[in-house]
Amino acid sequence: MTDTATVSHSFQAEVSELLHLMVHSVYSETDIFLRELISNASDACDKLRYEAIAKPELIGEGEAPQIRVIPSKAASTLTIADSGIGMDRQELIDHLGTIARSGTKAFVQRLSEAKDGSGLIGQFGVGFYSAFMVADRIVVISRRAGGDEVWTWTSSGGAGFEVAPASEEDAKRVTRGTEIVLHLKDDAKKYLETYEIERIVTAYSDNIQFPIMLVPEEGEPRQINSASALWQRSKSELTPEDYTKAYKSIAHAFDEPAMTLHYRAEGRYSYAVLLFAPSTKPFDLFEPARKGKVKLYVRRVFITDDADLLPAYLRFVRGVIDSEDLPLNISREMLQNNPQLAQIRKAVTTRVISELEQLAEKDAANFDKIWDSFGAVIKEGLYEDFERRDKLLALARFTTTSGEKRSLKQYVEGLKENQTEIYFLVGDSIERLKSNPRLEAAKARGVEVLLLTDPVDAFWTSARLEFDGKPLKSLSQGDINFDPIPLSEEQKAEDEAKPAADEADTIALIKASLGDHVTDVKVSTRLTTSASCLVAGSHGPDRELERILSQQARGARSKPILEINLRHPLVVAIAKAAADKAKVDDLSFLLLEQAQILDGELPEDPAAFAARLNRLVLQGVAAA
Ligand SMILES: Nc1ncnc2c1ncn2[C@@H]1O[C@H](COP(=O)(O)OP(=O)(O)OP(=O)(O)O)[C@@H](O)[C@H]1O
Repeated sequence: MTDTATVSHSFQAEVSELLHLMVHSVYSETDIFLRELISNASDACDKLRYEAIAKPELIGEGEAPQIRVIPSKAASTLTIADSGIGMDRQELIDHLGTIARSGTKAFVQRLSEAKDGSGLIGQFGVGFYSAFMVADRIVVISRRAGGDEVWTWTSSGGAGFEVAPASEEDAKRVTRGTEIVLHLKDDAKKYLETYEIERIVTAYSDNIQFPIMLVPEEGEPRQINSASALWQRSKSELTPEDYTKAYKSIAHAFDEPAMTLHYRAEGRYSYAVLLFAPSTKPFDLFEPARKGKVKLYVRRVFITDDADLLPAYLRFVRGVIDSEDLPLNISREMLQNNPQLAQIRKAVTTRVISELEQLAEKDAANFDKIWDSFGAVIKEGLYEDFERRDKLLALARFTTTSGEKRSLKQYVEGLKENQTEIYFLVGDSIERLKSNPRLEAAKARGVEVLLLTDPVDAFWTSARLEFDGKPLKSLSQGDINFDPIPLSEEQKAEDEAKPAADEADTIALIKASLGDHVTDVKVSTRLTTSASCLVAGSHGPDRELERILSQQARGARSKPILEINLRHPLVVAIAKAAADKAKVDDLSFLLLEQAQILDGELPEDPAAFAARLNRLVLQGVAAA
């Protein structure tokens, strides 16, 4: 039985907040609402076509899926109607009352802080709700394909919406799909002009595969998009503008693509590929699901955008892969284990990476845009994609002590005499890394060091990696020996001018004081100005990785090795105070504790540290 009452519903809190922002801020690009509604209509047609493969009666004798845009100056309404899949009552409530995507809260927050949110809206795809930028009342009438009931959803923004059975007249007219009726605000009446509608459709929605019919108040309906699958056309007939338009329409994007890859694979399997790398970062890049969005089509019928057509570390790539050979009725579940799809995935991944390599060589400006936005994601491939690790390492760009956007190829070209390893340091920020004492020996020799600050860096660097036969080595690990690399002349002179403490005696003193607070005490070849630093054993994990893991409570930390600088006055003072056990203890612990602080950690016993510091400072003041 059909429920005849009108029922009021509240929007999810984020939706209300979003609508409030839409209504009260002035976005410069209100045009996007039409693109969003047309793209939803197109998705609905795609879904119908897909469901109709198994149930042809869903389309039956009815009209082929299409989209109509109907302006009415008399009623001040603009209607976007589609003969797609439609929504039943529950779907209207669920889909047009919430935003299902994670990260919505953070997005709304950013939107409220942004001056012009339209770029953000595009990144997140608020979709349907963008219609409230131009309409103060929206009525949605929908019939789910194959369904008997027709429902109406109405809202004036604000806190909620109402759902009621459609009037008899509406139910008769809407035989399948959805009509979205926008009651336009006074300042949005321009969208009733047919030339405005055509302008927007040509700019943003020309690539929609279904016919978009403009139904003017007078005269015959006419199709206003080309409705061709652009990826099926040959490269030679397409201009860069065609590609940019296709990108914007396929990826719902506002930026320009930084890379476009269009080709057709023929052979065992045939398929067309049209992929883009965006030039800006989308909002949900670091969502835990790490889902890609490349769309799978089979002979021009959309199947799914959930087929993981590329590895997760390429999830920023957008576009379409259209297969000629897969069965149309392939279920989404079957896609998981389909060997043909696995082949396609492998071949396309290889192709995307070689395209990135070429871009890096030929068009550094665009490559840099991709690396700036997605480098941290691509680096996930360094530990996930063993097979392509070398290629990805070669693609990677780093901030180093010598400059920015440095490749390992450039690094290797600048190796110092006797340098056989590639050095890096992992940490939170470039500034902190630059003042890290572990850099001192490298600096003193002019050796370049990669400064790695992306969270993912601690992970990929934990594998044993090589580039061009040179192992990558963390400066926070134990077995670094800089001795064979000559010091710069100034550093040599400076070092020789300083007195050094006796090695064996000093180490014995400090070891006796620190006991099992450290696994060992060693003389450092990496320090020139600081007194001490902590390093991991040569086979232990990088200290930064250990820190991250212990924060996540995934294992206790191992005791570090303390490295000391024999030429530092504090170390010299320990040697001199050999007879005064209390003083040697204080100074030795201070060496350990200041190294911990330089690593961004707390001393093991902060109260003891403060007491020790006060004692030493007071002694110093008294002696002065
Ligand atoms: N014309 C329509 N026909 C059928 N379902 C629709 C239609 N418009 C919207 N929907 C449903 O409402 C949901 C929410 O739409 P909305 O535009 O807010 O987000 P979306 O389309 O899922 O996301 P995005 O805009 O980022 O692609 C859609 O996922 C779809 O299920």
